[in-house]
Amino acid sequence: MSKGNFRTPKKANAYKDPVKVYCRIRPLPLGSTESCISSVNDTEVRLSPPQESHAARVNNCDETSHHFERVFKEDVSQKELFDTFALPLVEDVVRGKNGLLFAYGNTCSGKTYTMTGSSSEIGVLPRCLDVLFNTIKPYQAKKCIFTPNKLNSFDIRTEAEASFERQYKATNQAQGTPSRSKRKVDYSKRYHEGMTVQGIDEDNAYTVFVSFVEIYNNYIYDLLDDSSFEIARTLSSKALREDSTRGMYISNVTEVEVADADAAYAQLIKGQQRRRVAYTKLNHESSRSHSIFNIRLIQAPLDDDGETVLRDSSRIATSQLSLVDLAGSERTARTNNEGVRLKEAGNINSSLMVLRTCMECLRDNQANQVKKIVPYRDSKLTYLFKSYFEGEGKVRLVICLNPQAADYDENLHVMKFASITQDVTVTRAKDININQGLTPGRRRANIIYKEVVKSMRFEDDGEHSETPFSLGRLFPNYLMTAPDDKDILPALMEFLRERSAHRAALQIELKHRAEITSKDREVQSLERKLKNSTEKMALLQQNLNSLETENKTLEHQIVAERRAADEERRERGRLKEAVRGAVFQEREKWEKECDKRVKATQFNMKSKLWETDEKLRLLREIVENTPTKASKPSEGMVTRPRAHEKPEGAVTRSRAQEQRMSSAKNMSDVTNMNQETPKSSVKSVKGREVKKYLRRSQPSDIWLEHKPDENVDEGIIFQIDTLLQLNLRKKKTVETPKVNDFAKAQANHYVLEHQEEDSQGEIETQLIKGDVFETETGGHSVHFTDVEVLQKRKSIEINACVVIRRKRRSSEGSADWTDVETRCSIAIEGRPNMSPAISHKPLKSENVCSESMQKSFNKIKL
Ligand SMILES: Nc1ncnc2c1ncn2[C@@H]1O[C@H](COP(=O)(O)OP(=O)(O)OP(=O)(O)O)[C@@H](O)[C@H]1O
Repeated sequence: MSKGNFRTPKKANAYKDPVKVYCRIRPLPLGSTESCISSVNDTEVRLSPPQESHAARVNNCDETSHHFERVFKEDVSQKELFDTFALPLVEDVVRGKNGLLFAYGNTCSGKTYTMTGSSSEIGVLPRCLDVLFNTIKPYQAKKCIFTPNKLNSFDIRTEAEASFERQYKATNQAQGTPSRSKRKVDYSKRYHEGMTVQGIDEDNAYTVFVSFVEIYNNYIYDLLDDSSFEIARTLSSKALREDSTRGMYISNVTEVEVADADAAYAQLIKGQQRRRVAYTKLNHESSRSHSIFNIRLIQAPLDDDGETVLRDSSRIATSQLSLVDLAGSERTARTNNEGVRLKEAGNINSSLMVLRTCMECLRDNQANQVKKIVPYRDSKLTYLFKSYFEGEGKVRLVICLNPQAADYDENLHVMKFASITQDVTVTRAKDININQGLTPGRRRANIIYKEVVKSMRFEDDGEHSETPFSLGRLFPNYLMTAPDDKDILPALMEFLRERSAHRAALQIELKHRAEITSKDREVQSLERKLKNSTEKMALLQQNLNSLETENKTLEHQIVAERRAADEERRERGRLKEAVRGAVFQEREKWEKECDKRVKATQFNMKSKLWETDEKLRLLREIVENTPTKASKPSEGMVTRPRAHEKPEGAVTRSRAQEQRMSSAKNMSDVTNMNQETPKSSVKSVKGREVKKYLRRSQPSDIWLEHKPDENVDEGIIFQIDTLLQLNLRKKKTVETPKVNDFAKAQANHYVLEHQEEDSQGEIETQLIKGDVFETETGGHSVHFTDVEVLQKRKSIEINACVVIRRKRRSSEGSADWTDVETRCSIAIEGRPNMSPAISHKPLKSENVCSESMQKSFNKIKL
């Protein structure tokens, strides 16, 4: 973004200058004799109302005095005018500040004459251009370096881009149809202002762009747009926009880069020719529009070498001088305009009225410190001026007065407008500094350097030659009078020979220089390569150093990680060893425990077997009625385990068993046995076995039948009676023998009914019989004498279940209830059926014991 556009002032520390208003009185037009204006001094004019004026007739006005910054009389020259109020504006533009100069007055009051003038008496505008170009000429940038970016600012092209653009424009210009405006006009014959202004920054490069527009019927038209005027021939109005610095600008307006004052002047003339001018009663070349000629000076600092423009768009400074020729206010009563002219006049007057209103509003705001809205937008003219009145810069107004008496009333209005405007203030622009940080005097240093280099080249060429490669001294001025002139011909031949030799020497020299140049180039290229290689080496070395550092760091990391890994491995080993030790200890412990338990189990089993054997021996004694000696163990019989063989944990059980055994042998309280006739539903069971039994049974025998409860569990039919069919003559049946049952029944025999189901589901019924004896202490003891095994029956076939009702004495605890002895002592018989709800699964060891016992019983029977 370029600097120097319409910057918004900081109100706190901003200085303000009033709008300076100048007054120019034109000479009386031809045919007019009476003047209503007289200049009192350089700053005051007096207006005298003529008799016929409206003011005199209606308001009865007197003379009025009006003060200005400067009053220019009829005989003032264009130059004096320019020097007084326009030159300072040019100086400001060169220093990067904005300026506005506008001419205001009635029609035919000399506004256009003041601003533009004629070719002999050029106006303010061409003089501004002349002075500007005179000032910047030595510092002008090459064409096309700066380019508008359509956003009211500029960009910088490179030399190559600029060169390409120049060629492109030159080609287009050559191929295009020469337009009326492009026809060669010799502006060199016009008067040229030779002045320059001071204060230019020599270290900047400068370029001037000009644009020219008119505001006609409140529309903006581009007067330099060739495509509108000469190609399409349809004019399109332009829009007003606000840029980033809140400056107003005309969007897409044609901005022409001009190389010199004549080129700029040519654009002015071109625009003037396109401007709407018409004949009116008061002015045969009356401007029907407001015209605005913009001169934009672009400046940017040179680079460090002072040779080319620094490519930094932020350092571009743009300053603008707007020269405005307003259309003249006019009264229709005087002009007698009709139609288009009347409409034009209406628009002109209304826009001027808006301008006056804006000035009044601004003045009131500034005087009374209020913020009334200034109606800039009511007219394109005032909207465009907004940048100047709200921004920074200088505003100058030239009041043009036609002194003829007929213009008195209009002049009075103009005076009022001038009076209002000169009370308005505008913020003073600050100096720009776009060379900050750059060496001052770069351009001058570069010029001196170039001159020195040039002079050194000439010194190298030696004394013989005037120019680097001349053929020697100049051709002698021989004048031959005859073809065989003996004086001139030899001298000429000598000269030519000398010249030829010199040329040969020069050729050798040239060749030598070429060689030197090529060698120099080679050396330079080698030096460049060397420099590049050195830089690359330095870079590589740098990289190497950084890589080495990185490598060292990584090595350190690896060592640290290895250490950590070793430590972890050691720790894991330690843990492993600890776990292994713990496992080993645990295993040993469990092995010992298992051994102990196995031994205990074995001991228990041996004890059981011994008990069984012992019991069998007793039974055999009973059966055979021959007392046998306790114990020579036969084959397959178990010897009694010794106390020292007793393992830990087997003590309790073994003792309990022995106690039970003892209680079984010495049972003193056994009750009587009853016998009931069983209701047999299974005839095959009772048959032969019961008869055999009955044959052995004597009539005097009284039996105490010990059998478990019927219907121990619901749904189970207890049918032990039907199975046995004992048919005993006298019997008493008890479920659980009590102490006095034997005495009551006077039983001398005891029978225990027992049923057991084997793994094939067959039910085996056993009758364990014994004799009852009275003991000396008055009790009863039972000596078991026989175990009778009845035929096995399938439990399903007989459709009967034998339910075991376990009635243990509390003292028995968890004693092994499955052994026969125990059941005898606690009066249990039967064996559970298949029903899982009530089945009892004895320990494996118990099963083993039971089987072996069964074998023994079978043997006994046989
Ligand atoms: N100071 C002057 N000296 C000599 N001739 C002048 C002067 N001022 C104006 N004229 C002449 O008066 C005529 C009208 O002047 P000009 O066109 O400049 O008036 P204007 O104010 O621009 O009018 P409009 O507003 O209608 O365009 C021109 O022919 C011009 O040459």
